[in-house]
Amino acid sequence: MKTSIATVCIGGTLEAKLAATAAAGFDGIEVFENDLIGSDLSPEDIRSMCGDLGLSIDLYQPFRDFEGVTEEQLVKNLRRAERKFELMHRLGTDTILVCSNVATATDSSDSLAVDQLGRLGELAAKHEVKVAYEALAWGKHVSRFLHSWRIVEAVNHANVGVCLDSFHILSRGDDPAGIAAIPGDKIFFCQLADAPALSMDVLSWSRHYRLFPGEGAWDLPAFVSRVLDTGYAGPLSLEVFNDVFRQTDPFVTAKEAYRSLVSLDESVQASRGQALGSTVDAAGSAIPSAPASSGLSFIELSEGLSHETPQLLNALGFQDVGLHRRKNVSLWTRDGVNVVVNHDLVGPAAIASLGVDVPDVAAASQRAAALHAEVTPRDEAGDEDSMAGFVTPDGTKLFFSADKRRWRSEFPPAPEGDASQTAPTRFDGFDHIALMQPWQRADEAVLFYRSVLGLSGAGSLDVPGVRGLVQSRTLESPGSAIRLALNVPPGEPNVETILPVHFALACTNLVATVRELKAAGVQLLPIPRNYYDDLQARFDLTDEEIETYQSLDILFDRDASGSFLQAYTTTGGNLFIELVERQDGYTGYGAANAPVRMASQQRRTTA
Ligand SMILES: O=C(O)c1ccc(O)c(O)c1
Ligand SMILES: [Mg+2]
Repeated sequence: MKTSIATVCIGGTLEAKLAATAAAGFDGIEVFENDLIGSDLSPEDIRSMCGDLGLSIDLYQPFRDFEGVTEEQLVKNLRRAERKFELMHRLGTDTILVCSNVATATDSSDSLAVDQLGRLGELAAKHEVKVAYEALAWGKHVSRFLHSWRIVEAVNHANVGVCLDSFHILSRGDDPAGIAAIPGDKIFFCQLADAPALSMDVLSWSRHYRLFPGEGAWDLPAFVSRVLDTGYAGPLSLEVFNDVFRQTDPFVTAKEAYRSLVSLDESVQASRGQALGSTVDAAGSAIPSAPASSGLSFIELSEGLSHETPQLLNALGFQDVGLHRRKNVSLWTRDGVNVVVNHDLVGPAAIASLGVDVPDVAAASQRAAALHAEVTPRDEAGDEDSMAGFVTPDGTKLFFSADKRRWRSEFPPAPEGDASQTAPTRFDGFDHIALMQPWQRADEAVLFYRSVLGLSGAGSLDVPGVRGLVQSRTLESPGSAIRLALNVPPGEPNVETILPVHFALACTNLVATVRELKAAGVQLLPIPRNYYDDLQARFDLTDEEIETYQSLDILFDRDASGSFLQAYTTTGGNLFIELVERQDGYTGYGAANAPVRMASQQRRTTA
């Protein structure tokens, strides 16, 4: 796969864009006209700079509002095109993208567009360049890819082909299966973008909200597969207009972009079941597949401003087994569930890291590095477990480890045997970890967890909170050993807001567990009577069940996948812990209950 990216995707000066693109490992670029016009580099400078960086210039774009115009306008348009063809020679690129007319077309007939694009083809042939005609989703007369193909087919000129852009095709709801109608050698270019599922006008959606493949809601592997089926062998190029990415450090965005393409390539190969050779990184080395993780062997939290982390763990029956032999962190454990409390991390409670059990640390680490994950070394000495550490876009660290016993032995042994092994109140591991996302990095985080850890899912849900909608995207590993809920809080958090932090423990029997906790004097988040009246209206639960749940402050949900029970500790500082029981393979997260939980938490903080 030849990789390319439009300069419009990333921020900074043109020099910075080029340097960042090359550093990330791309093979080529699309020069976006505004980036060239606004640069003081000459086309020859740009060409030689790209040459030095090992980047090819695969496309010059866009050329706007060419076809369907009056003869007088066409003469002007051809003159304008000729200037651009000359410029392309100076740049050293042979393909120009011509988008369907959005403004100046006065005639909707295909025959006129065919005739005029044919004349452009003649001029292009004279200048030895190629024209890739792209249907913009908001084109005045041509807005669908099959329409652009019918025109190009009728033009029947060697120098005129189509450009397929996943955004324009998928945003209009067109079936990519239709691409099969186009011979591969008439597809002159292929642009890729993902997008969130939004209902808005296609122009705004395209100009502000495009995402890199793997970040949004679309099936890009299926799209690319259709394109490759035609025999297309040109670059797969990212064209992502996104306000946030353009305001981010170009080196960060370029790496994210590259990660999206490598991961896409991997999915395409998997979906085609073809041994096209395994996916390789920029240096040509094979990238190991996503680790088959058996789950989180620990999570690490800061202590919190007033020791709320140890207090809550204590309330839930975790034992403090003591300090690490060398570090100021202590291990709390119950039923084999491990939480490390870091006493050196100051400030509000936070989930600092996730310990990910993997079968092969070297392979998981090689994959993360190939996907440009930022390395963070673990503080290790002597014979301590050697973990590989990486920082995620939301700041949480991942530590890959293959042998729980090794790092466990760095802490004192548990003071007494694990008595609750078979008790009905046993914890069954972490159900999920909620990770608060800075909104600027949330899309990148989805791609990161999908690609580096091989998680899937990430359908987006807006959960009504007290201060607005929380955008929540959940991801899980195959077999659900790891579940993450990535939550973007509403609005711009102000400096005084300390966001709540939580994780959820899986229970084998939540009713028994909550009874045990209440008997031990643990306070759970109170749930109002109105909630239980509503529950009775929505589900056919018996009076007895409702009574039990109400007396224990347990929330309930049921959908086609199964039933779900959940309860929450009260919040200490900014930390609370959720307890859940999944019945019959329930796959959700009780989203319908989240507003009730948030309202109750809000009442307690303002009371
Ligand atoms: O938004 C636009 O104008 C625009 C320009 C060029 C493209 O390739 C495209 O997909 C959109
Ligand atoms: Mg495009």
